[in-house]
Amino acid sequence: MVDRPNKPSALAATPGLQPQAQVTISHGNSRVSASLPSGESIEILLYGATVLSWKDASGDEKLWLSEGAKLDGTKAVRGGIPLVFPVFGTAPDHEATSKLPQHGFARNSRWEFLGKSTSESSSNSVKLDFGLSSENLDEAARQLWPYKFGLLYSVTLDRESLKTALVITNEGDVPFEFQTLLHTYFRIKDISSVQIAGLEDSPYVDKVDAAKAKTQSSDPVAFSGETDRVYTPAKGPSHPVVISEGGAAKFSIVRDNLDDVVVWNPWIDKAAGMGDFEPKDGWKNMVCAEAGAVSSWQKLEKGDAFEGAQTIYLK
Ligand SMILES: O=P(O)(O)OC[C@H]1O[C@@H](O)[C@H](O)[C@@H](O)[C@@H]1O
Repeated sequence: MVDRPNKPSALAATPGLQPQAQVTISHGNSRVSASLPSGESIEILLYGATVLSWKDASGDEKLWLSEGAKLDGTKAVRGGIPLVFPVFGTAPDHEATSKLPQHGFARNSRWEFLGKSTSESSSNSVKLDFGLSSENLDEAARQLWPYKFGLLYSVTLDRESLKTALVITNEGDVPFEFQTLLHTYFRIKDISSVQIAGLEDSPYVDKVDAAKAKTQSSDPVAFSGETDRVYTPAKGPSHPVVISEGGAAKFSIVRDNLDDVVVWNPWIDKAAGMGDFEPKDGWKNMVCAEAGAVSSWQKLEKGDAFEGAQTIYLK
């Protein structure tokens, strides 16, 4: 082969043309992934619009995903970021949602991929949009919760952060009430050296102690057993909730219009009882810090919309 001394330089180096984020649809149209030119990446399963993976430029995974998670649409995903809507847990006393399964139907429904957008000024960011509306639900789910709604879920990957934002619209003629939550499973090395700051002096409901109302001390949250608490942080959504390990901050979560933070680790026995939780000692390597609006009900009048978001910064 003849070597050309003046061969054209690669397109990526052409002035004015920055390399762009790559978006790929795979697994028989069931997953969408995106990667930045610098190497960061995310992967989303259309079932539940569940973020399965978030990696930094070196390929280091930030989310915990159970090795036993069902990714075939037969069960909500155990790990990543499942989306809770329109009920947190179950609500036997809230008539409109009392028949719904635990954490509602959004995490068990197939969403549509609506497309990507990139910021013109930067190749360092990509936003993927997903949609779910009453029309997408199967008949059984529509019977259980007969309201007309639209959900728009946007997942934005930057070099140093991941933002997940949900817009909920009432597209029907009658008001409805809902709860919602971004159920993020963070990957950590050892739960015994993890602390969560930003919840100091805040009221919480302790779900492992008869749902008693308690107040966090002025110390960060540390873990020595099953933990399942619904905090309403005293300093409000814009004050960061920081997950640190061995004294070093790893993740900082800033919320927008989501007043609550659920902190969950199942520990030994609960993990053993979950068929899709693998490996069984995986509870050591995960902690859920879940931004949401769950301690009360949000009411949406006809035509109104609610927007809530979290941005997770790598530290
Ligand atoms: O097993 P699921 O339905 O995914 O729920 C997991 C956990 O989700 C948390 O948000 C709840 O506070 C816990 O009570 C619950 O156990």
